Amino acid sequence: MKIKFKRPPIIGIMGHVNHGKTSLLDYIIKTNIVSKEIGNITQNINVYNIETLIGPLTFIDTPGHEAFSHMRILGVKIIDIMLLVIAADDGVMPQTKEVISYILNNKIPLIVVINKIDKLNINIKKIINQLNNLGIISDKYGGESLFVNFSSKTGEGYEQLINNIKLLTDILDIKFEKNKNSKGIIIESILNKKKGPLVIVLSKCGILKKGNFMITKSSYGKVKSILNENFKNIDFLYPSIPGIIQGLNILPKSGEKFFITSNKKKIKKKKYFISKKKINKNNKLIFKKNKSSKNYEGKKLNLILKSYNYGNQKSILNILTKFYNKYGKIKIINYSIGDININDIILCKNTNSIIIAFNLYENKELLNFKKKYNIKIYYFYIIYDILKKLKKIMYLKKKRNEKKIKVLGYAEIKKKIKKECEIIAGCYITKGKIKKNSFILIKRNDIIIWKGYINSIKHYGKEIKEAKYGIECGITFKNFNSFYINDKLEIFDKKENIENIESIKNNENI
Ligand SMILES: Nc1nc2c(ncn2[C@@H]2O[C@H](COP(=O)(O)OP(=O)(O)OP(=O)(O)O)[C@@H](O)[C@H]2O)c(=O)[nH]1
Repeated sequence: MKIKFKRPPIIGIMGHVNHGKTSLLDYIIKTNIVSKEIGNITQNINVYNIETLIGPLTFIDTPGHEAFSHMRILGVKIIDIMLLVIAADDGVMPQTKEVISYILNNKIPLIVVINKIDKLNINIKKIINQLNNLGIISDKYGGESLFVNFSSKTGEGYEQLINNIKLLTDILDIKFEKNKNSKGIIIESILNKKKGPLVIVLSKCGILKKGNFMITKSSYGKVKSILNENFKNIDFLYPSIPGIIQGLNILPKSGEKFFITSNKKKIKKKKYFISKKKINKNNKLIFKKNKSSKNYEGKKLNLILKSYNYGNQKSILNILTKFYNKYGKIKIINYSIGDININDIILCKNTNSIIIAFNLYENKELLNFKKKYNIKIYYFYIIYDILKKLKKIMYLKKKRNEKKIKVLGYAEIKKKIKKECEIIAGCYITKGKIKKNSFILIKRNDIIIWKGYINSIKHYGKEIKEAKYGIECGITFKNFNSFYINDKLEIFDKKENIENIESIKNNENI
């Protein structure tokens, strides 16, 4: 006889943006004397296992913005019960409808939580009618869905909500068999510098054990270690409890299913197919040699995205691919998971890109390279801050292009000559020309080290008004002589350009 054991129900909280999903979860957390600390990792991926009066419950909180639909779809794959949160003062909205389609298509047991009932001017009946029209009918009217009126501000309706969760858990008989192999989904995947691919998993059946052989759609490996939600090493992971697994060969995508097998044939077959496939993009360091992109000077902004985990990456890509404004478009040159590395810097340099790093710490080891190549790296922790920054960068870039600053010529310092009380730069004009009233930028390793006017141009000791391409001449600068051999000169023509040149410098330091 198969012996079954209880496991906590996995409860998804979904709904339209700002309808109060997180507030509802916060209320449940603060109301329950949580017998154990809530792990950091679960907070990061928004999976919480909470001890409540009716026993342990596992919640998955998903963002409500349209860009996060992949996270909602991922949640749908694993949840036992759905809490559909609808704000009483807003009613059924686009993402409410999206969630309803998942519920109906997947026949997910549902509790509708009409939230914010403490607010004035609300019309609950209207929401019930809207839901009726979409096929969500209350059990009171012969349907299958439970309804709760709730306020995370006052706590009204909380008891009924908990009772409804208990009712559904009992009806659904949420259990698992100990002796079956573990099976579930990858909730999140992270590339760790030292440990390699790490995945956060959640299962509904079997017990996952250290040493098990795990297979996902795109990866495989022996489970080397299991960490619980408080980052403590454990030997077994029970169903409905999130855990972190180390041991997969490459980084799978979040949402991929995993299963455990000891069948040698299956393992061999999987290894064969994966080795035939192209290696996962997220693990591959792309190094495009000398491929320079002209788009930067045009209307497109070249961008390299580095994210902490797959979920972050997918959300940002979703938003960026739709991002367009009057200042131009974004071209995503490459995207990958994990810290910024030297290949990212080289790719950035070769493609004239900027790097957007999300939920990552600054890699101090790369500071020298960053400086050397004059790379722009922007760190973010809130997705919408990325858009704000990109808008600003693109606006300034457009302004810079509009100003059409004309470069008169280029020169290179070949010698440093000391003569009486003067220090003269022995220069070779590599392109265009230099004039007596020219404005100069001196660059070292692509970084502007000085800007200003020249004092004099001399050719064989004689002062001249201008020097053209191919000429060697001696130049002195106004109040500056700390130049080095190999420093480069960018030469500009008119006085009125100074303001524009200043704006180039400022933009370079956005
Ligand atoms: N008056 C009132 N305000 C509420 C209630 N629940 C949430 N709010 C407010 O509604 C706003 C949105 O709440 P969140 O819990 O962040 O909403 P969310 O659905 O998690 O939002 P996303 O994660 O961005 O989709 C916040 O300002 C909350 O304080 C409620 O029951 N009553």
